[in-house]
Amino acid sequence: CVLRQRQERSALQRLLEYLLKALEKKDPKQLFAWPVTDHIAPGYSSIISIPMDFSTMKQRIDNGVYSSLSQFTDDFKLLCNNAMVYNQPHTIYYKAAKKLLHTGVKMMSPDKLRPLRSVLT
Ligand SMILES: CC(=O)c1cc(-c2ccccn2)c2ncccn12
Repeated sequence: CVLRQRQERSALQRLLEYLLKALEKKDPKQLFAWPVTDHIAPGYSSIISIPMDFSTMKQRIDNGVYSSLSQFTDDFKLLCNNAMVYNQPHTIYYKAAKKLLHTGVKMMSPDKLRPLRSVLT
């Protein structure tokens, strides 16, 4: 079999890998690590039309699906909003998603990313 050559990663892929790791650190209970199943969340697939989780975002980075930072942040916001749609406000999932959303948006703001430009390009 042909060994899968270690593909060169683009500057964007390196930036997104860095951001994803930082976001995953904000989810120590790994509530957002994997796709939510109807088994653990009854009726989830009929309530949430476009599911998203960190493992899917990792796959999209590795497969070169994201061609901009905003596509990555859109998936991150989707991940958080899904949890705030399916779960009631008093639940740990809703509260964790709300906190994660605010932290993530702040972390990926232009003034926070500008200093990274040099080290990641
Ligand atoms: C993200 C989310 O909505 C979620 C993650 C989980 C979850 C995540 C890891 C282990 C167990 N449950 C969950 N369980 C019930 C209802 C909703 N959720």
